[in-house]
Amino acid sequence: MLTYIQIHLYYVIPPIITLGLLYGPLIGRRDIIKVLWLGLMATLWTTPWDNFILSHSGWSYPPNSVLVRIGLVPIEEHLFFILQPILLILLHCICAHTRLLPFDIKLSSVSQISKQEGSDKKDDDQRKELTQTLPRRPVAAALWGLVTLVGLGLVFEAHGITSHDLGLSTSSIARFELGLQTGLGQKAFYLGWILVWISPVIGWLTYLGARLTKADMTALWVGTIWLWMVDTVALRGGSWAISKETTLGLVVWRGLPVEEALFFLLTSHLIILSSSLISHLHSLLVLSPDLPPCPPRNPFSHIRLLARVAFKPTPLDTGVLEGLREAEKTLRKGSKSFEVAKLAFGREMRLGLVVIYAWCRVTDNLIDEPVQGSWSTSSPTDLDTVRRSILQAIRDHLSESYTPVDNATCHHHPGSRALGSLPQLTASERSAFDLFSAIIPRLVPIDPFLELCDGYDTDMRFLPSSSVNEAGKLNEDIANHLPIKTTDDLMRYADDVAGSIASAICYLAWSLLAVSTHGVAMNRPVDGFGYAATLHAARSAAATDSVEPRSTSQQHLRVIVAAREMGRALQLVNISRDVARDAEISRLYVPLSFFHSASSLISVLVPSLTSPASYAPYTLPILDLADDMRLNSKPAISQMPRTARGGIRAMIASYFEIAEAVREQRGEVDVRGVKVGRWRRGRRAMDAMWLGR
Ligand SMILES: CC(C)=CCC/C(C)=C/C=C/C(C)=C/C=C/C(C)=C/C=C/C=C(C)/C=C/C=C(C)/C=C/C=C(\C)CCC=C(C)C
Repeated sequence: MLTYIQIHLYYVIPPIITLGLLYGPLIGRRDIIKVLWLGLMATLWTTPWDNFILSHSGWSYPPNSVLVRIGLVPIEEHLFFILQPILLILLHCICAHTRLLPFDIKLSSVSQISKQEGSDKKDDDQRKELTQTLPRRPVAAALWGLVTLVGLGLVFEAHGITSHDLGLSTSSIARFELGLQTGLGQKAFYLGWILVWISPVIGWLTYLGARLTKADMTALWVGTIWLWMVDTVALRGGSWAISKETTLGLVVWRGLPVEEALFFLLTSHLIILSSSLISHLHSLLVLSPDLPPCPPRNPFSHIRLLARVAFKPTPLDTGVLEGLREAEKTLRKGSKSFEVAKLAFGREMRLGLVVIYAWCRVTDNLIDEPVQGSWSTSSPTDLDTVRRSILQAIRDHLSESYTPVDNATCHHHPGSRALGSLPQLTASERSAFDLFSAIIPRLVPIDPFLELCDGYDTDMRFLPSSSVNEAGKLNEDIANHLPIKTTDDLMRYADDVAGSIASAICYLAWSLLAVSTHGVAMNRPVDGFGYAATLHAARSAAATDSVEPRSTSQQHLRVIVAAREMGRALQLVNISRDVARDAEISRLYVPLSFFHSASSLISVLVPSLTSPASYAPYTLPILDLADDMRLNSKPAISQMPRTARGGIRAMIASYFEIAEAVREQRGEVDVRGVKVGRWRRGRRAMDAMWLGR
C-alpha cells in the first residue's frame, strides 16, 4: 500500500522539481504571486468543501495512509491544494512561454495599419484606435452558470431535497430541478458537489474575460492526464478510496471513476485559466502607459494592482498590438541569434526586447537601403542627403517620443509628427516606430538610442562603393576617407552601435524586473535613471564618481559600464564575421593599424580588384580582443535582476558561437559570413541559461 505522503513524494513533488529546475532561471515575482494567490484561493475554497464531503464519507483514507488531520482533512490533502497549483502553474509557464501575449486579443481595427500602406496617408490614419484588452464573456459565463445549476439539481437529488422542501414549487428553478430527476439518488452526490463547488468560480473568471489558448490547452491536458494517472495509482494502491454509494460507478479506465477524472480536469482548468488571466494582466502592465510595468514587491499591493486591472482593464492602442505582431515577424526574419536567445528571457523582457529590436532593424535598414523606396536616387550626393534627412527624422522622432504627453488627451501615436518627414515609410516600418514610442520611453532613457544614431552617422561617413572602386583603381589614398582609423575609433563605433543597446537592455531589465526606486512614479521607472545623461555623455566609469557611493545608482552605473564593454565585444564578433560582406558595400571596420600596406588594405576593401590572400590577420585579432572584453565584463551579469541573467547569458553565448565558427575556419570568411546552426546556438544558449557558462 502507498501512503498519501508517498504519493506526493513519488508522483507529485518530482515533476514539480523537474519543471522548477527547467523554468527556474525565469521564476520571478510574477510567478510567485500566482502560486501565492492560487494556493490561498485553493485552500480557502476547498477546505470547507473537502470537510463537508469527508463528513458525508464521499471518500475516505485507510488507517495508516495519512499522517495528521486538520479537522477531517489530512495534512497531505492540504499540501495537495498547494502542490497542484504549483505543478500546473509551472507547466503552464513552460507551455505558454513562447507566446508574446498570453491571450489572443481580437483587434477591433486590425486593418487600420494596412490602410496606411502607400503614400496617400491622411492625418486621420495616424489617430489611435483602441482595443478592449479583456472583453467580458457573458455568454460563456452563462454556460458555466448552467453547469452550476445542473450540479445543484444533482446535489438536491443526492440529498433527497425536493422543490417542495425548498418552497420553490412554482419557480422556474424548481421546474428545472424537477426536470433533472435522474433516479440516481445518492449516487449523484459526488458529481453534483464537484459541479456546484467549482463551476461558479470558472464561470466568474470566464465572465471577467479569461480564456484558454492552444498553449494553455496543452498545459491543461498534460497536467490533467498526469493527475489522472497519479489518482489511479493512489486509488489502486489504496492511498485513498472513493465511496461506491456516492458515485455513478462509471470509469474512464480501470481505477479512475468519472467523477475523479472530472474533479482533476475542472480543478486544473480553473488553475490554468487563472494563471493565464494573471499572465495577461502582467502583460497589460507593460503595454499600458498608465500602469506600473513592474508589479510591486509587496504581494498585497501586487494583488490589489492586478485586481484593479482585471475589474477595470485599460483599452490599448490597436497600433501597439498590431505592431507587436509585425515586430515578431521582423525579428524572425532578421536575427537568428536573437530569435533563439530571446526565449531565454521572460515574457515581459521579451516584449521590450522585441520592440527595441524592431526599431533598430527598421532604422538601420532605412539608413542603409534608402534606395529601395521612393527615395531612390542615383547620385551619391543625393543619396547622402537622403540618408542625412532620414537620420534627422529618426532623431526627431526620438525626441518627440520622449516628450511627455497626456495619454488620455493625446489621440495620435506619440512621435507621429516627426514621421511626417518620412512619408515613404511602409506600414510595417511605421508600426515599428509607433510601437517603440508607445512602450520604450517610460522604460529606457533616450541616451542609448541617440548613441545608436551616432553609430549610423559613422556608417554614413564611408564613401559610396563607386567612389571606393574608383579610388582603388587609381591607387589613391582611400585610407583618408575611412572613418575608422584606429582601435579607439573602432571601440567608439562598437560602443555607439552595440554598447548603447547593451545599456538599453540593462535599463529595460531594471524597469521591468526590479523593485521600483523610491520617489519615482511607478509607471515611469525611467525617471529613476537620472544619472543616465551624465553616464552616456562621459561613457566611462568616471561618471560613477559623481554618484553617491553604495547607492543603487552607483551599482547600476558599474553594471552599465561592464554591459557596454560586453556590447562592444559582441559587435567585434559581428565585424570579424562580416569583414568580407561589409567590403561589398565598401565598409571597413578593421582599424588601419591592422594592415601592413596600402595594397593589403585595398585587397580587403575592394576585393573585386585583388582579393585578399587571407582574412585571418584581421578577423582573429579582433576576436581575441572580443574574448578579453567578454571575460572582463561577464561577472557584472550576476548583478542584473536574477530573471534577466539567463537570457543575457544565452544571448551572449549564442553570439559567441559565431566567433567559434570563425575560428574553426581559421579566421577565413566570405561574403556569406559563417553559418551556425539553430541547434548549435540553442545548445549553447541552454548551457548558458541553466549552467551559467
Ligand atoms: C476524491 C479525490 C479527488 C481524491 C481523494 C482525496 C484527494 C486526493 C483530494 C485532493 C484534493 C485536491 C488536490 C484539491 C485541489 C483543489 C484545488 C487545486 C482547488 C483550486 C481552487 C482554486 C480557486 C478557487 C481559484 C480561484 C481563482 C480566482 C478567484 C482568481 C481570480 C483572479 C482574478 C480576480 C484576477 C486578478 C488577479 C488577482 C487578484 C491575483
